[in-house]
Amino acid sequence: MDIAAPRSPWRVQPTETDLGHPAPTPSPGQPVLRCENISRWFGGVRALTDVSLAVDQGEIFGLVGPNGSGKTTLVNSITGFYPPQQGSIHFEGQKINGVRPHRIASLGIARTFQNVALFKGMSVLDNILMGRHAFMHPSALASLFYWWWAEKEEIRNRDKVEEIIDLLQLESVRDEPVEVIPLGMQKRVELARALAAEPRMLILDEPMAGMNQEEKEYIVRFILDAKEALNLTILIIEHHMDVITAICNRALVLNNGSMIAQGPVREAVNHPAVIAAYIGGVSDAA
Ligand SMILES: Nc1ncnc2c1ncn2[C@@H]1O[C@H](COP(=O)(O)OP(=O)(O)OP(=O)(O)O)[C@@H](O)[C@H]1O
Repeated sequence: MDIAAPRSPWRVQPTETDLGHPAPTPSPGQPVLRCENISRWFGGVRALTDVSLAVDQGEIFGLVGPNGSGKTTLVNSITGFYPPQQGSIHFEGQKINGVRPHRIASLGIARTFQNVALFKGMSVLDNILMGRHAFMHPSALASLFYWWWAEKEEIRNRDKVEEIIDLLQLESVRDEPVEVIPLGMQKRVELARALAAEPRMLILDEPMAGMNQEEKEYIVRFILDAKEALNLTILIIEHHMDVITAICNRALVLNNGSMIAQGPVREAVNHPAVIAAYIGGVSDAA
């Protein structure tokens, strides 16, 4: 056994069988995520039709559209929850269609959910530690023989979580049960849990839903700080158009599961087809 570089039984390694060898990390400006002609339907409901996008390394890419236009379905396709029936998805050059969600997470894609999905009854700290689950898979036998390694891993997990708590300024609520803290903070804990997985790509599904103006400004600041500090590429679904135009480089607009505009963010959201789609629909421009 190589003592200098022991094989950790807890770290999930991408296998070569279905995913090929780990691809080199793309340089800035190169696509990290590429979706080509994605279609997904649920019975007779066509949620996505021929949707394509490419998210470049280091950019913030906005995904917008009226309610029911297919945004969450697209994110669920990328993250493996609802694999597309047609089309292909590549992350860092590797095809990830049909790969299960936990494997996709271990490849470097983390997400937050539209509705707060935290573990009630657990503290803020423990909820964030859950984000480290991909790094903690001890079997009983492995624990017995690798206890010293487990201890090292435990320290590393805790250190990483402390770093994230510091970055997102959650120190004051770290020991609180997560359900007693305000919604804005709960959303921040969700972001922290996603960051604890050390992703290279972060997918945020309406991170500002239900927030007041002050909370919105806070979370935007934290997202931008995290992106800088952790060198992230971000795909964000958001109904607040002021946020989308302020922080995104480019955007894709969906309507009824189809693409109606894509490009530099201001061009995309001001496209006549987008304005037409929003009339009488989403009015949350604040
Ligand atoms: N699990 C499912 N079963 C059946 N239909 C679904 C399912 N998930 C999504 N849909 C349908 O697919 C379409 C797209 O829904 P989706 O949630 O992706 O839209 P959205 O743009 O994220 O909407 P919102 O902004 O309201 O979250 C809708 O017609 C929705 O009812």
